[in-house]
Amino acid sequence: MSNQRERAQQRVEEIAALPVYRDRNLALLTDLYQLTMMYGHFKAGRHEQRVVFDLFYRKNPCGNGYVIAAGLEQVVWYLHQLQFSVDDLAYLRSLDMFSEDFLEYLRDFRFRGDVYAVPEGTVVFPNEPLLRIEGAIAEVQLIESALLAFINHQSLIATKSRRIVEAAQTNVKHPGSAVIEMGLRRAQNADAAVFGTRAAFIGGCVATSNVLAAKSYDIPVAGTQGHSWIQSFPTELEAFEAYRAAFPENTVLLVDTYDVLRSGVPNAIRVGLAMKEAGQSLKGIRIDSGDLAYLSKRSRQMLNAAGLADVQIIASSDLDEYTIRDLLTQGAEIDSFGVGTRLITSTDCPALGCVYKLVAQQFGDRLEPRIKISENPNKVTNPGKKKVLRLYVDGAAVADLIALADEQYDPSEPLELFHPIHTYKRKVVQNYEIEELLVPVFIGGDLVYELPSLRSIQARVEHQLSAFSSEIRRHLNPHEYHVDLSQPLWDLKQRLLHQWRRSAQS
Ligand SMILES: Nc1ncnc2c1ncn2[C@@H]1O[C@H](COP(=O)(O)OP(=O)(O)OP(=O)(O)O)[C@@H](O)[C@H]1O
Ligand SMILES: O=P(O)(O)OC[C@H]1O[C@H](OP(=O)(O)OP(=O)(O)O)[C@H](O)[C@@H]1O
Ligand SMILES: O=C(O)c1cccnc1
Repeated sequence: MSNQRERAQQRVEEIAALPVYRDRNLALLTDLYQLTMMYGHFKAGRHEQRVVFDLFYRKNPCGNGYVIAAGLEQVVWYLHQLQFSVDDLAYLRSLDMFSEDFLEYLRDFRFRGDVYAVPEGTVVFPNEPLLRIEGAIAEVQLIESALLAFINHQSLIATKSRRIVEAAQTNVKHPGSAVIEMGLRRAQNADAAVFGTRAAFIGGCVATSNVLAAKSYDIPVAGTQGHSWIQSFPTELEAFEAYRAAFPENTVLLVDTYDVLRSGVPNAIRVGLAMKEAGQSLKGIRIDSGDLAYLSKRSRQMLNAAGLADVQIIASSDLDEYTIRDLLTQGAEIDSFGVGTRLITSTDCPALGCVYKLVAQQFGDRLEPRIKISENPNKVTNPGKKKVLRLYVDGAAVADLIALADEQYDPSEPLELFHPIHTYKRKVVQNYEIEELLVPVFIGGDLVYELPSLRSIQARVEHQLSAFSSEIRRHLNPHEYHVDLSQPLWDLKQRLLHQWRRSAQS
């Protein structure tokens, strides 16, 4: 085994030991029709036929101009461990749908295909393959549903998180304004909370209240206190003092249980001054309801007037990128934001629509392109085994090119790009650099990709985004980034469309 494969293997074993993965078997996390299709292929003796599938989405979510790819770690873990247990096979037998020879085949089932994928944290666009999977049709078909679930969920939350974090970054009064993820209680259950927190960190959140996610992924953990803490003491002041006594180094006080300006902030000031006298410092207050702009401004004035200008103000209360921007345009005095529900569930855009399509199939020793035709021209697939090239000029991303896998480009030669629908729209790029977005992850079922740390994925997002113009990055009506088809791919697509038209007419 090469060093790289060894390191990749060691790393996936580390990941597999995390509480979110340990002792889990997800072989049956599939739609029944994947199993019935597998069975049909098996019975027809064609289950080993080699095919290529692409996983891609067609429309950016949340009105954004791009998606941040996430979820590959979960894909790698899943393919690495994929195996039917004795129990799984007994269940499938009990359905009375499958023959014993097929169940026997499932008993020895392992993923033996090739996977190429964009690394997590990559900025991606509609129609670009985020994963390309090649292997025996039965294997590649079984894994569709789980792969889509992992990539759709985490890419969506990473993208939503990025929007929220960028809204917070427009804070001119408090540059460096951070977002803390607090969504566990509102997530669509435990996996969505942990993997959602992971994705939120990829998008740029700085910390989380979710302890399991923090431990699993080495994310800074943070928190204040709930209203129940305050309510459980005879008075708000006693609650604040008790919290300070327990956490003198990290005292953040929740000030909205009774009345922010008449009770919460005055009591926090009492505690803050006492701490100052004792050589300690009150770290912050949290406002969780009411008019956050008005209350934060008034609180800031009161704290400053008391000589507590260093005490930070944290706001929470059903926040998202829109409310955060609006609060900041109202001059809110907020240092950081706690965001739960609308981040972890991506409330206003709750699903990303990645699909998984057959693009090539082996006949004899020839890999033949396959196309899916649709009434809707946007839904006609790009056929063939492909790669995605990002073209940079002077460090700026100028276009992506979806090309056939065996095409070669010489960046010292000018390259003419054209719009895949409005083909008269053309531009020539010169002196460009190429980044090939799809990297090998599994080859013949062997893991060859060393999973990166979450922090390096978060850093990749920053680095990737810095290559895109503000027009593409903006949140409202962003420019459409150029994603073009290479001439050979475009020609192939047209040829297949014409072939289909001729055969449909005859
Ligand atoms: N100044 C502001 N401008 C715009 N939106 C605001 C402002 N202040 C708060 N909001 C938002 O308005 C909504 C307020 O919701 P709502 O009135 O239901 O609850 P609340 O004030 O938090 O009270 P409670 O939590 O007790 O129900 C939240 O989404 C909050 O983020
Ligand atoms: O508003 P979100 O963006 O979803 O952020 C998380 C919310 O969860 C908590 O409220 P909750 O009323 O559940 O509990 P609490 O009594 O501890 O505030 C917290 O105070 C936030 O308001
Ligand atoms: O620590 C907090 O302030 C917190 C944690 C979870 C949900 N809401 C708030």
